Amino acid sequence: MEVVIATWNKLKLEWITQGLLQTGLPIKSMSKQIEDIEETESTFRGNARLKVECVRRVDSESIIFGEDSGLSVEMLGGFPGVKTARFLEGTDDDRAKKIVELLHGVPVSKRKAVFHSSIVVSFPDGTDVVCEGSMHGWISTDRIEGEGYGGIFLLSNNLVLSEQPSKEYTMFDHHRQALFQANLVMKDWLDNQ
Ligand SMILES: O=c1[nH]c(=O)c2ncn([C@@H]3O[C@H](COP(=O)(O)OP(=O)(O)OP(=O)(O)O)[C@@H](O)[C@H]3O)c2[nH]1
Repeated sequence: MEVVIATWNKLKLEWITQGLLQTGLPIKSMSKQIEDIEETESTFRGNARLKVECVRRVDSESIIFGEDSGLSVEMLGGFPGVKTARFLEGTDDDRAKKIVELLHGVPVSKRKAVFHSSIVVSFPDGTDVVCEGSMHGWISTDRIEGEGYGGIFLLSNNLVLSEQPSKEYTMFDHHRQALFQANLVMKDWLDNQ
């Protein structure tokens, strides 16, 4: 049994691979025939499912992982949400800068935001499970240049993600929670084979 990760994002492939090492299963990225998958759904889990379905069409044997994540800002009605990676042309740094501009003049107490991660794990018997995690914080008034969303997302120790003492902290909670559940779900499924 192999695990295929439905992403072209190298960083995502890396953290999911790391998080699944304990399964002992071989982990690969998706086949070269699959082009970039358009994220047309309005929810993280919907988009994660789209990624999985795209790979399932060409692979009926593997366990397939699809993940979608993003940042939702309360004051902006949940924006950018599923559009976090692409609501404006450019880099995550450009988009993070835009978010700070949109919140100009709003006090920190009203700048609540949440990172969300949804993983869909699809098994070759046709079943699938959604695993999710979230990390709450605030959008800072200043920005650390070059750090993307990590340079504007303030945690309760008053440091943004990119300033956290442990580097591991930067891509952590929401992803880690979702992966933790995914590991449990996979273990259950494999134990029942
Ligand atoms: O600095 C950050 N720290 C984090 O902890 C974090 N969690 C999510 N994100 C951002 O959310 C979007 C995901 O987009 P996304 O899931 O659509 O991925 P993607 O389009 O790159 O890959 P794919 O899986 O679709 O191929 C991207 O802009 C990520 O940078 C984070 N940024």
